[in-house]
Amino acid sequence: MPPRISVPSCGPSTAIKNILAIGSGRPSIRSYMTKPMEPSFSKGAGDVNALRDRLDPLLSTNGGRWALANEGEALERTFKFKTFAKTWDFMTAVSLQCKIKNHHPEWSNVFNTTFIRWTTHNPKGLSDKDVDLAATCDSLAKDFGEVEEPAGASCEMKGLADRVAASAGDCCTPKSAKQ
Ligand SMILES: C[C@H](O)[C@H](O)[C@H]1CNC2=NC(N)=NC(=O)C2=N1
Repeated sequence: MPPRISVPSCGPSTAIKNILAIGSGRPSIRSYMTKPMEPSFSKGAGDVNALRDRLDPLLSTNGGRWALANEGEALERTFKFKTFAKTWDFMTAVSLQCKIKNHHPEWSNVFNTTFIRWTTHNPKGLSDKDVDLAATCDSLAKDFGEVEEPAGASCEMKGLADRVAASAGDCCTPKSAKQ
């Protein structure tokens, strides 16, 4: 199986940067043939093999719509709908699932596009809740009439979620551990 070129959705791709490195004496051919990112499951994620079986169909490398991010500790994807109202209804439906599962996304919304990142903050990594809620998002997106597949998450949408995640309060360290 030829190694896959990883092309991040934001900024110059690794492949371009390394091709530009040719002639600089740096090992470029081998370095741009990078192996795909592997999931990094959080401690206590249970049966990792079973979780991996539930995760794989969701990944864009297997025909799904989600991409691994943050060194495999997160799943992220963009959703687009016909109107702001449908987008908001979708986010409302997702938020109800968050309440039920007690698990919160890192997400951003501009008009009819919503970027969602699922990652577990404590313990850090990808958990069963992230995988299950990603699958739930796919199902809800169908219910609310998701439109064409946007070409990867835009830098702006990811950046918005990153800035909010960085400035948000600590949602996830149990109170007892904070004392
Ligand atoms: C105490 C409460 O169960 C925890 O804070 C939950 C809440 N929601 C959460 N959401 C996410 N994404 N990660 C967490 O670690 C997490 N922890």
